[in-house]
Amino acid sequence: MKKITRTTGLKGTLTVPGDKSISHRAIMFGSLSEGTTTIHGFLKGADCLSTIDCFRKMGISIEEKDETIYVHGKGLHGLSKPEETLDVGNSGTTTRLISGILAGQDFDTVLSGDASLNSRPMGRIMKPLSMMGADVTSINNNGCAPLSIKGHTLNAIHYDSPVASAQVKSCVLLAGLYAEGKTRVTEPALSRDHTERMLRSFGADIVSDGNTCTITPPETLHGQHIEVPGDISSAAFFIVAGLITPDSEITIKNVGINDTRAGILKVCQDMGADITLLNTREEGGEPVADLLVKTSELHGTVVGGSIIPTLIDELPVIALMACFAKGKTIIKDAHELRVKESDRIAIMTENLTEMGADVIDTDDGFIINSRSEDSIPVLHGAEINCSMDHRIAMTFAIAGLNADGETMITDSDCVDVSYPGFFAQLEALNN
Ligand SMILES: O=C(O)C1=C[C@@H](OP(=O)(O)O)[C@@H](O)[C@H](O)C1
Ligand SMILES: C=C(OP(=O)(O)O)C(=O)O
Repeated sequence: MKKITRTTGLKGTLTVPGDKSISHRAIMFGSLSEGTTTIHGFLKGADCLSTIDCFRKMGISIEEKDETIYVHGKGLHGLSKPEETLDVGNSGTTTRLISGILAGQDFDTVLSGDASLNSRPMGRIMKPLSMMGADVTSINNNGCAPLSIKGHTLNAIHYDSPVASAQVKSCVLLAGLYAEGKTRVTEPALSRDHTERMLRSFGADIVSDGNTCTITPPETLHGQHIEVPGDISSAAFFIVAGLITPDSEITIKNVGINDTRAGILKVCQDMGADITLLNTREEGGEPVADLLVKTSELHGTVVGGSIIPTLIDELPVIALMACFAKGKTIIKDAHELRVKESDRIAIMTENLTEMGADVIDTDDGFIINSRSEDSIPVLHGAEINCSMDHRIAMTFAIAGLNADGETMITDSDCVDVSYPGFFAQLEALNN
């Protein structure tokens, strides 16, 4: 449980932890490579530790020395059958990406996670994997994990995905490493492209053309050094904190600003935010910058269409930001928010309403009005039930800094899923 009270003047410089999506992939692709992969800036959040645990259980040696992770890969066919169920914890990324890898092995596995994970939809990967000839079943026959995956020979497909999801795309591409022929995925809008970028750097032949991506199975992958940039999804909480908390100025260093992830920066710009990108550079095949964020007078906007996959995990904190913007904000086309660690549309609406915000939930988003003429909403503290969802807990920590009275966040430890050290960094800026 954390207690948060109103503040002003957040000041300082911070570095957010490594990108979660990139950290997962570095462990996975390193495990499937010849030679050792070294990872600097790896996110030691619970989700990425679940990925490490799964690969260790399949015989991969993964060690940490002086803040560097060493993955001693055994090649595309070097994994061994785990003796027990693979525990994917709270991590959808681990579950969906690893399923593509496991479908092409010559052994059988069972994957299971926590209550939240085991209620998230897995039909979206079971369908394309079975089209490839894989044998993946939902043990409780409800389209969710636990999943039983029986290793099988796979055939290539062209999968037209109904959903813009990097987890689905990556699952199919990873199964494509083991399929006969070229595997192709088309998605309705471009989702994050870390799999394509990183697999290419490990030596895979991947061609991207608009929203279609094609993999030709390689003979081998080769271990690499991966520099993990700071996670923009974690930076998002401090971006919004800096913008809505009066008299603030925050520098967030080393943030990944890959176009397929940086939609929040476009939305902030549309809302009139004062954010300056400093020291823009490329590190480890990913664009990176330092962000200088200053308190701003924001106005409402419309967020929808193809930008949604580029800011999907940031939508809870964007919804909070909209409560502090003059006029109306509409967030639409974000039905995916309903199948994350929690139903993020329902839980955001419930908790923001509890704090006095003017929010209406729609099937695929929110309609948010600022409460007062001068756009300073009169939010008041409340007890926030975040349903063990890390992004909801962090969003309401930022809300609490801008609300009267006390905001109590129960189950606040769940922030460790993606951002261990979040509350300590927030406190440091608040002194
Ligand atoms: O591929 C990834 O690393 C992720 C993809 C997104 O999920 P979807 O693919 O379900 O949109 C995102 O929400 C998740 O936090 C990480
Ligand atoms: C949705 C998320 O992660 P995952 O799908 O990997 O559980 C998230 O981190 O917000």
